[in-house]
Amino acid sequence: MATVLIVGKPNVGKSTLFNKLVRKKKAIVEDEEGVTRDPVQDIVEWYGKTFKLVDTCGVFDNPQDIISQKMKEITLNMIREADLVLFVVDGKRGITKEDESLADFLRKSNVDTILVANKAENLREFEREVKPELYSLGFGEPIPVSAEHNINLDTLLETIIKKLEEKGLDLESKPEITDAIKVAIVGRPNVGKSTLFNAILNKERALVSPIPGTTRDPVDEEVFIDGKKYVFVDTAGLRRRSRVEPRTVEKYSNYRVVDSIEKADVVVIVLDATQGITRQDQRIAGLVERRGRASVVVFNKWDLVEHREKRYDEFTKLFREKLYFIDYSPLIFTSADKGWNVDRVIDAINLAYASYTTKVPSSAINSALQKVLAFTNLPRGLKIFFGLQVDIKPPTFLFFVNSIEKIKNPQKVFLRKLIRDYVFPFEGSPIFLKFKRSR
Ligand SMILES: Nc1nc2c(ncn2[C@@H]2O[C@H](COP(=O)(O)OP(=O)(O)OP(=O)(O)O)[C@@H](O)[C@H]2O)c(=O)[nH]1
Ligand SMILES: Nc1nc2c(ncn2[C@@H]2O[C@H](COP(=O)(O)OP(=O)(O)OP(=O)(O)O)[C@@H](O)[C@H]2O)c(=O)[nH]1
Repeated sequence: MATVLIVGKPNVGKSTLFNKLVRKKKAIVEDEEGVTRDPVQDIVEWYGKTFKLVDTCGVFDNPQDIISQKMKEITLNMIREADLVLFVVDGKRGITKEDESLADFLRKSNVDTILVANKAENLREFEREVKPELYSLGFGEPIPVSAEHNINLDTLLETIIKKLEEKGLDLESKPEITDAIKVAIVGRPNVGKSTLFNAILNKERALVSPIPGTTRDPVDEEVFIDGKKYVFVDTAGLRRRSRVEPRTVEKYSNYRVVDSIEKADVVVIVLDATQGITRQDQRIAGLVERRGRASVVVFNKWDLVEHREKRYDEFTKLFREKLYFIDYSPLIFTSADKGWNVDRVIDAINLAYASYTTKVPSSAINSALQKVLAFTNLPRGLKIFFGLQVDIKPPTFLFFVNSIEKIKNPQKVFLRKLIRDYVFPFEGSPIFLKFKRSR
């Protein structure tokens, strides 16, 4: 989807403009259940054309910051992901040094830019007082608007769409509205969680922004990878690693791990390949399974394993034995340190999340049920009539049976396998089962 980025110094009315443009559509998303609206990124629809609008939410607040290398990377990444920039200036007060340095920055990054003069509700005054000096920014004719008073926003939208179409972008496609994928990275001390987290962030296309309000020591962080949004939860501990400081015992407490798991959709369970799978690893994996979260299992420090080329099977077997209760998880061998297979971890997170949110039709479950029951011996007297998926996150199935007491663990194992083998594999996701008595 075409992406338009709003850029401007503080207080020129970026958020107001963002909200007004986004609110122009409504219908397509608003009545969709479970769609959480995002304050910094949303879809704009205008007469059947759609594009994604992204607010920079304070990234450019402090011009001083743009100079710092880290901020430069972030802003450049954001700009690289954008097809068009709306450069917003104050149409009432005119331009300042800050606008000039932003203009400079935008020009150097070679991004297509529309100059928007906001707060121009008094159009005459704007034309006379402010407009002439705006040409010096080097973006040609400014478009005067008033976000607050809804003036000229249609013209702005038409100009945006015209520019995007001139670039050959397809604006007809329906937006995919996806929530951020919430990811937790967990594991015993020293297995390489922080190193893995940093390796993910170091991907060329990763763009990090702290969740507003937690700038100092971000607990959760938003990361865009290939335009997709992830929230890594509880990253403060992972961040702190880079400084050399003794960690407190508290950090490893049960509470902390449970808390991160609870906040996540997908949990990346990191193991130290040089140490196999310990009781503590099993305990953590058990928590993930019981809380019904999707999971990805990572054997890290693969670079330290001797004769590793010949040992994939051995480690896979170990995983299936010791973590059998989450054996649906994708298994990845990484060296976070050397950056091996970090891409695969990201792919696996995507896969697990897709499974976690998949809903299959009842017809598929019941034809599988019929097929398999034809050659299965259920415990005496047990009848399974019908099944349907009643929820996602995790996928939850309800089966109507004649006797709930007769459903024991083997029957649950049987039904889960039936679903995975005959309906949908749900790779990376647990499957929850519910039963109801029926005649
Ligand atoms: N007169 C006038 N005021 C406006 C207009 N649009 C926004 N404002 C006001 O300008 C102020 C700043 O608006 P915001 O939308 O918060 O500006 P921003 O650029 O997002 O600011 P930061 O979040 O600080 O970067 C608010 O008091 C708005 O009410 C407009 O079209 N005309
Ligand atoms: N050789 C090798 N070393 C690694 C790898 N990943 C991490 N390490 C090293 O292992 C040590 C621990 O890594 P961290 O990333 O701090 O581990 P952690 O799980 O975040 O540790 P805690 O914060 O104590 O929970 C560091 O010295 C890393 O450099 C890897 O893939 N290969």
